Amino acid sequence: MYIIDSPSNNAYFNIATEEFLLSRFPTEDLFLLYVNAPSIIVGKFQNTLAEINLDFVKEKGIKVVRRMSGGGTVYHDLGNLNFSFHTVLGQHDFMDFSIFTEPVLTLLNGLGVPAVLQGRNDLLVEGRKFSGNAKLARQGKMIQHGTILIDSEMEILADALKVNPLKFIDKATKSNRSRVVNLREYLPAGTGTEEMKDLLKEEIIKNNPGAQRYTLTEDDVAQIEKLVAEKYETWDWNFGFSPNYNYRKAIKVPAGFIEVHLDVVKGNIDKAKIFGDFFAAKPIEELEEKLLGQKHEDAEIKKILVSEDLTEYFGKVTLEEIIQLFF
Ligand SMILES: Nc1ncnc2c1ncn2[C@@H]1O[C@H](COP(=O)(O)OC(=O)CCCC[C@@H]2CCSS2)[C@@H](O)[C@H]1O
Repeated sequence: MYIIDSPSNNAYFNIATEEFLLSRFPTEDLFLLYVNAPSIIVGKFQNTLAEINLDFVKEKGIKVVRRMSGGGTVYHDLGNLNFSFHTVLGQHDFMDFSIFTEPVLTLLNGLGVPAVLQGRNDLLVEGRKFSGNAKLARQGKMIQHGTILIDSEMEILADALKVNPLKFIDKATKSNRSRVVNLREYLPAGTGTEEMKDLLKEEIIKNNPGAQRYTLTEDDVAQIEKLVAEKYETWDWNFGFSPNYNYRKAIKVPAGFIEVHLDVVKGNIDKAKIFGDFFAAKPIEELEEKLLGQKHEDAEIKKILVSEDLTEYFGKVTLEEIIQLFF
């Protein structure tokens, strides 16, 4: 078994590393550890826009990354440690999460933290969640990975994941929102993500006597960076890959009430309808037409809106108000 400590705090890089290790790396048994700078990691089958607070995320420069495993959306920052087990498929019951959460629980219990596995894939302490876990299988291999909240910014976590559930209608996987907790409240003073990383490595070495440390080579890093550029930092993967959805939102402006309905297919607007009791000098169908085939993405929608005299459609409105209508 190889133990790999990621050299990067970049979420695009670390999520790409998981795919690289699964698809292009010869060794099957691996234990990877990484810590990401502020980021939101969305499950493979989720509707990204429905899971994140877009305005807040943009304002704070939080990265949004879709991962390969299923499940819900989590927030990462430098106070959250991620661990990832890679192995061949078929050695364990794929539905059972407990095999790979066991070392974490043993370590924490040994430190006096009353942590337990609850349900299928959450680790809790006194009823509050500090670890979410997910899995994936591909090409005869599997990954099970999880988070460990140690000292994260809980207010930012909550704000970044705060959404209006009424805007989207879709069949995407929904997140299971829970009460969360930082382990800092329970750990001996001075135990941060770095210390926890070392303790976890020791625990893994104890259980796997042949385990060796492996440092990603320049060639590994180059391949990972290629995956980042081609996939993990693209809008097409992080947002456009979302299952098709219907979007609706209404706003009240001085000119009246405006409501938009969109059908979004593979990230692109397939149908657009705008209703309301506003005064329109120009038929609203002209604006609807211009939206068709465009990405449901802020820069793209903004480009269309700035090229129009919006007051001709809506009466007294601002560009900002109309942009708000679309997200
Ligand atoms: N970092 C972190 N750790 C634990 N729980 C979290 C975290 N961030 C948010 N949450 C809570 O979990 C729910 C979502 O729970 P839900 O069960 O829907 O999703 C998960 O747990 C997915 C875990 C994915 C783990 C991967 C491992 C490496 S890359 S990401 C969210 O609404 C919050 O209430």
